[in-house]
Amino acid sequence: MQEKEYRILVINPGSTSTKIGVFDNEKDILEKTIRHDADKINSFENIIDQYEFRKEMILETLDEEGINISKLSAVCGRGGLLRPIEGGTYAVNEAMLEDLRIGFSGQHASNLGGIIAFEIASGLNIPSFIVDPVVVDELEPLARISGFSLIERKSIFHALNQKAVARRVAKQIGKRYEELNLIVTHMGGGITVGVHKNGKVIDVNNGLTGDGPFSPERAGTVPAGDLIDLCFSGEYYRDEIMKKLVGQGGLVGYLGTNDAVQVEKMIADGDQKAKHIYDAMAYQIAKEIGSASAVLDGKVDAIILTGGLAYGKDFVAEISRKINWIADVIIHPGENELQALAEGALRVLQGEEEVKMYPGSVKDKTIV
Ligand SMILES: Nc1ncnc2c1ncn2[C@@H]1O[C@H](COP(=O)(O)OP(=O)(O)O)[C@@H](O)[C@H]1O
Ligand SMILES: CCCC(=O)OP(=O)(O)O
Repeated sequence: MQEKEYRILVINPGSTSTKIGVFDNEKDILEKTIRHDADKINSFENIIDQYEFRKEMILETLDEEGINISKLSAVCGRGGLLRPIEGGTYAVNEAMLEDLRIGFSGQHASNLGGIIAFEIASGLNIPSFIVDPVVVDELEPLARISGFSLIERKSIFHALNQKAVARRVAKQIGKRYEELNLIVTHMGGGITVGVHKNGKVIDVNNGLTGDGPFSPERAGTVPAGDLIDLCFSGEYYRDEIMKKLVGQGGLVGYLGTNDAVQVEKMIADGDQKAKHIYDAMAYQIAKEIGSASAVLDGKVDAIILTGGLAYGKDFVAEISRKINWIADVIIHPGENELQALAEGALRVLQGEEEVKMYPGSVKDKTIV
């Protein structure tokens, strides 16, 4: 019997771009990256205010590409800053929408993934899902200790791509993901370095407002005492400081752009400051990978470098030079997020996996 074909629209809002794809079962018939200028993105007060802008761009792009949305079977979005949950495919429900709208665990473009998926799907009377959201939490107890008893470390990272790329690499080297110790470094608008031990991400930097290397648009770890002094200097409102850390931090703060391609052009044109800052970003990433290798007692099967920045040959070479004594370095430029979203939705549509229901209710703040 012929397998039923599902046409799935997938939506991946990132901090510097919105990526969309249309899949007939596993086969991609469209993949498109819409890049957003840092000034445009920073002109919105809150993430939720970008809803119309991003949704319209998606619908316009689908129209231009000749995709008739009435033929879709499901819509799947990248999951955002919900409550910490296990990995898997979740149906978008009311509790999830409320948490995405308020940004239960913080503000990030991925909060729009589930919301836009739901809006498009409900107009067509088809289901909407999210897969492996950025709050997937598999941290070991030791990794949760921050050193400051009032604050616990959190797992906020590129869970979808880290897991998808780790699985792909495991296949390439002929092993199961669950058998390997991997360090997966996603380098996009945010940068996260995940310690994957036997199929679980047991430690990772919180790539949003937490810690780790600075990135195209985020500050990463900053000296805590100096930050507190700045917060109480009377010069800034809370939201201004937050924006300086996320959105206007990292490359944007130093060089005025979140676009690494532009930074590479500045360097090629002899801009010494751009070179210094770009080198510092590579240095901080290498340092984070070094500390991740200590979490695995040095027993690392491979280090994977992925995300948009992994297209930068000199950048990747500089990181690799510093860390290739630990283990083989595998470069996987870009990401597998669109494919991973489509496959997650498909597993549920084809009945291979049970859809998960998002727990929780915003009103009483309890998990049900
Ligand atoms: N060919 C390339 N060389 C170097 N950097 C690149 C290249 N293509 C994209 N990038 C950079 O990768 C970053 C975006 O990565 P991406 O994974 O797409 O981010 P996000 O999904 O967070 O928006 C940007 O700084 C972009 O300029
Ligand atoms: C919130 C962690 C995921 C992240 O940083 O994604 P982007 O790089 O797409 O902003």
